[in-house]
Amino acid sequence: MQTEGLTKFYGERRGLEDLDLEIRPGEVFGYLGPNGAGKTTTIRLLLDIIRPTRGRMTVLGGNPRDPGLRSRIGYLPGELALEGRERARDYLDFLGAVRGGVPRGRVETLAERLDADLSARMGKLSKGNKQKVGLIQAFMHEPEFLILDEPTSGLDPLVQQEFLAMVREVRASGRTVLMSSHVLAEVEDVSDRVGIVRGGRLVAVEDVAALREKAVRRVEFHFDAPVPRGAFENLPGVRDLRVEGAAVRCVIDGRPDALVKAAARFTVVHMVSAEPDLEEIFLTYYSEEEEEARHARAGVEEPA
Ligand SMILES: Nc1ncnc2c1ncn2[C@@H]1O[C@H](COP(=O)(O)OP(=O)(O)OP(=O)(O)O)[C@@H](O)[C@H]1O
Repeated sequence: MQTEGLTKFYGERRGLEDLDLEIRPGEVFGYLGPNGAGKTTTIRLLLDIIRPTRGRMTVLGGNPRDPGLRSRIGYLPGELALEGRERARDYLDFLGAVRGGVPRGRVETLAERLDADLSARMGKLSKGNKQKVGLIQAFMHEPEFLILDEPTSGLDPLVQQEFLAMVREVRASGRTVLMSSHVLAEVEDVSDRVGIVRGGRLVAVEDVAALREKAVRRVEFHFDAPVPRGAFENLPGVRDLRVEGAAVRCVIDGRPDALVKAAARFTVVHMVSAEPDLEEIFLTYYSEEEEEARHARAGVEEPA
């Protein structure tokens, strides 16, 4: 999937502007941004539910307007409208038939994995069960490209884990996933890359591995005897250093290599490393963007 200058205005209102994005075959791409960032707009454009103001895109190598593409894509909308007296199982059977036949066993297996109740009438499904039915219909025809708008919303933690396992299986079979979220933690474990969108603009695209490397970690070393502060000063990537007797505490930006090598010269009895706080980095992107916007506005207001 590729977009170039993809732009959507709703009248005067910016939905998405100048999106240049490539999602590579076989990757899981996490599409992140706060409410109103433009995630749903992007997804609807890719599915030809809405049409761009300008810009170009290809999906699975083709034009989103090609009706033949639809059956090769699995789509979970952000707001699922599942109504009526029909039972969930009958609805899924119907959709399966429309998509050229889906073995019933596959629907049942997915329902079991997600612990979904398919016997309930659609209009009576709980929010969580609606989301599960939405996921089943997105996965059941084993599409080449899964586009999932906020897939984890309304799922309890165990079901979320199962869903993430399903996403990993899709990747293992060489298929592609785009999933949106406003919480990094929900997508970071399965995503190869994440794109961060805000105010209708793509702010950053990052490898999750690179993001982790950039992440801030708090580290503590405890030694069998007091250590000299000098041994830990001015190490690359180390800040907020505190040396108190036999304990060294600091924050690492990026690789812990230099610190580990410095510590290795003494006898380490205990070590603590807190999980990297990716959410902190994620928020940095947001605030940088705000900062830039403020500067841009200030620039405009400056007298000539
Ligand atoms: N049909 C519409 N008419 C007018 N404005 C719209 C419409 N749909 C979206 N917008 C506006 O476009 C911007 C992007 O919205 P979009 O729904 O794509 O964001 P989102 O990132 O998906 O957010 P959310 O997490 O809330 O769904 C917002 O300012 C929104 O108000």
